[in-house]
Amino acid sequence: MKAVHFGAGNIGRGFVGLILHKAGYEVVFADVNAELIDALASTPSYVVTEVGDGASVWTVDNYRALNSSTHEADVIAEIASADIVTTAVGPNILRFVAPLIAKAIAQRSADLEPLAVMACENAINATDLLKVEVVKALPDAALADGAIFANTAVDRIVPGQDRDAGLNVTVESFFEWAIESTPFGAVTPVIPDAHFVDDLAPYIERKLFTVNTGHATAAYHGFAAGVSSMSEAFSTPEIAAEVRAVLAETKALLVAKHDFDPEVQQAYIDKNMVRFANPELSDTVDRVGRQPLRKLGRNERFVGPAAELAERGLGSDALVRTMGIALEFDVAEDPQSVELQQLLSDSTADEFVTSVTGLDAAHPLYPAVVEVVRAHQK
Ligand SMILES: NC(=O)c1ccc[n+]([C@@H]2O[C@H](COP(=O)([O-])OP(=O)(O)OC[C@H]3O[C@@H](n4cnc5c(N)ncnc54)[C@H](O)[C@@H]3O)[C@@H](O)[C@H]2O)c1
Ligand SMILES: O=P(O)(O)OC[C@@H](O)[C@@H](O)[C@H](O)[C@H](O)CO
Repeated sequence: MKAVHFGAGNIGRGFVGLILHKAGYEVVFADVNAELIDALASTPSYVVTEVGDGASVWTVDNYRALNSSTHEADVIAEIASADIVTTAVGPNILRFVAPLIAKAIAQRSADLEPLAVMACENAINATDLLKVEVVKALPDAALADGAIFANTAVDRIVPGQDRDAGLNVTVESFFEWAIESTPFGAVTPVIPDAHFVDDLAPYIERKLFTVNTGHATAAYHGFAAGVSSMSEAFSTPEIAAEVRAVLAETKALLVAKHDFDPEVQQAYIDKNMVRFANPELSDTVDRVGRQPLRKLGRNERFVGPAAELAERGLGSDALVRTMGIALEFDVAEDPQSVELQQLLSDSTADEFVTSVTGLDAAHPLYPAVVEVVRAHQK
């Protein structure tokens, strides 16, 4: 069995690559980072060290690595004969990998089983976004039948790694990979560590609007308070209180929308508060807050749940307050943070809200977000 995985970064090596390796796949990593790909290509194995309850140490081998920028044709040929293609490149990058997947689907022998395509990104229905781009790049849309596109929800905190760690990755011991089963029919891909579910929406929304909403809340409040590590942010009582406040709001939505048992959702929140504060994971507010314009997007971790709460007449004060605090995120190395600061000073509050959050002026959440943006403009 062979899997081609785009994005040999933190989650690529420390989660998707590891799980596919454990499932018995030969993994071909494809990435545009030449230094990373050269290191992988010249190294027979790397080590994933888990920290936390039930931690293990895993050695990943039986992989190859290709530079998808300089060796595009090789990557396409690998995908054409693979069983699975996965991505962990970031939602905004999917459109750049899609043409390679499209060319591979067009080249694929009709004798082969359809290619399983799964985007492993923190976004609602990321595989659907990828599919749109793949179909756009196909010479004939009917060729899309040569692939099965399935959305997934991936959960494991993999912080940035020490430079001297090389290819080795330290990760939390917890992980969850939920994959929608419906597109596959009766025969799902062999991935024992993943679980296949009929309806992914409750899983991805619970994950994104609890884990990622809570995480980003701590990052933005932490940044504003001058804190740099995530464990310090979570051990600061005022910041932990802000996280609990946003998660109480997203809980109200998840319970109302997906009929979750409130006690079960509260237990999920409490478990995540412990995960977040894990002092063995050296994670930073800069990583967790990265790409703030993406995180303030319409279907993302703040505006997504806050908009639905407003539509239901439910409160979202803590989410809106955190959107305001997110506007203070100013990290010179993060291009989106630089753009955010520029937009804030160049735009009116209405222009900013319309372009960044995608909220319509008639939406019930719109006035509160405009007000918080205005309050944060210098
Ligand atoms: N790190 C986590 O804790 C975590 C957990 C769950 C999901 N995710 C999601 O996984 C994705 C990747 O996150 P990460 O933390 O691993 O980031 P990362 O920056 O460590 O890795 C991303 C990799 O993608 C590569 N890349 C960029 N453009 C590419 C292209 N055109 N073709 C091929 N490769 C390309 C980069 O060189 C990099 O190696 C994001 O969507 C993130 O939200 C991350
Ligand atoms: O990857 P992002 O930028 O969408 O979000 C940053 C973190 O919240 C995220 O990477 C988490 O560590 C991860 O989603 C945990 O499963």
